[in-house]
Amino acid sequence: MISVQEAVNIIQSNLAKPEIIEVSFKEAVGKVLAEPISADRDFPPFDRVMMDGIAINYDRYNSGQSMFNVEATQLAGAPRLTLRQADNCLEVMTGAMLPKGVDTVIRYEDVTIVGNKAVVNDIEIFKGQNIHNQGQDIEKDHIIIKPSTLITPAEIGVITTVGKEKVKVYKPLKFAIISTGDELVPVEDEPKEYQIRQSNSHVFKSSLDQIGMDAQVFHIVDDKETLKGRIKDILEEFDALILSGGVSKGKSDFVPEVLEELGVTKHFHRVAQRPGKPFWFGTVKNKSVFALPGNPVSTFLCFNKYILPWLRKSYRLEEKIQLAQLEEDFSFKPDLTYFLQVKVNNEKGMLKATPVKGQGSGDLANLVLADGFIELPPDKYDFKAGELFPLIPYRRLD
Ligand SMILES: Nc1nc2c(c(=O)[nH]1)N[C@H]1C(S)=C(S)[C@@H](COP(=O)(O)OP(=O)(O)OC[C@H]3O[C@@H](n4cnc5c(N)ncnc54)[C@H](O)[C@@H]3O)O[C@H]1N2
Ligand code: MOO
Ligand SMILES: [Mg+2]
Repeated sequence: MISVQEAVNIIQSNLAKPEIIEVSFKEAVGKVLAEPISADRDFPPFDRVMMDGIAINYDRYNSGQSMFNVEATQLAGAPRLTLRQADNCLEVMTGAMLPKGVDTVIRYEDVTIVGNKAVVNDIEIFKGQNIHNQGQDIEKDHIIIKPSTLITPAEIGVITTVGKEKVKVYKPLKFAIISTGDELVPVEDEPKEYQIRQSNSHVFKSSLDQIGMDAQVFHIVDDKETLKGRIKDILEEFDALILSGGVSKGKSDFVPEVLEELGVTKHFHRVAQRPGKPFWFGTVKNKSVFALPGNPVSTFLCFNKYILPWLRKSYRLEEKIQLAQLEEDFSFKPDLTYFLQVKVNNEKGMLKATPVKGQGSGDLANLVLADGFIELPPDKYDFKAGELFPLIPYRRLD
């Protein structure tokens, strides 16, 4: 049996290598950028008027002039005008180019316009006010978004502004999600008394959908030959496999032997942890095969602790480790890493973790009461309120 850290290291030394593809910016949200995005021109591309009002020559104002004749109007989306006479002004609109010959914009609220004449109210005016200067935000050719950034709507703003109709992204991996077990029936069925509805696959599928992966769900009964035949075909077609169930010591737990017979190299079976001890991991032709223990909490923990970080690392995304402070004393005797379910409260930036005791790894209802797991190391029995531990959150913590 290996430690949690050894399991993490083994999994992360077998990263997936997603291909680079080009997609329309319309399909890019949720994908990971595979090229730098740089400014095709200055940001902003011209001296941009920031307020609707008038534009003047500040020196005139400074030398005592407060009334200006309006020469013309500079609209947004129109070519740049030039002030003909230095003691006149132009009306200017937000988003327009600052006309030539003017250097200061005064809001309509701060002037009184009667007919063709604008009089500046008795307020303080600063040279260059209300102008967003060309290149002030970012200069042409400067890299604005680095590769390996997760594309969110904020990145779409930049991608479209610089005219990238198509962007290079890492292709989503094709996951096969395989549940095993004769006791499992589809969600829409009424289970007999010895059956339950299948849930693990839907948990994986919805998690993977959320992060833009391509996932297909399969169910296979507890028959060794059937398992072998179906998994053989699935291995051909998919980039990564996540199985649940059938990895422990039961009479129908065929998954590890079937995988090995199909040529999947076993890297480990069993990790010194609770829940999720019977976790099995192997690879074949650079495809990772995660065979997770069937109990819903074990499966959920393994997915969040091992698979999501492996995926983020495969996509070269940064991994942030968060620590949470235990709110109550807690004891766990066995010599295993214990993943304790916790409710997390953010108190002025400090994450406080209160244990949510459930009925063990079959108690999936308890998952909805908690926000994550904290990782309690195996070398201690007693964990004290106030101590900090790594947090594996599965919800957004606001
Ligand atoms: N003699 C031993 N028995 C068990 C051990 C052990 O060390 N020695 N380990 C226990 C631990 S820990 C776990 S976890 C489970 C793991 O079992 P399997 O991976 O073999 O999973 P199954 O036997 O197929 O199912 C376990 C449990 O989970 C339910 N399940 C399975 N798949 C799903 C699914 N897709 N959706 C919802 N629920 C699912 C299944 O009905 C079982 O109740 O083994 C212990 N036994
Ligand atoms: O992994 Mo098992 O979940 O400890 O029941
Ligand atoms: Mg079993």
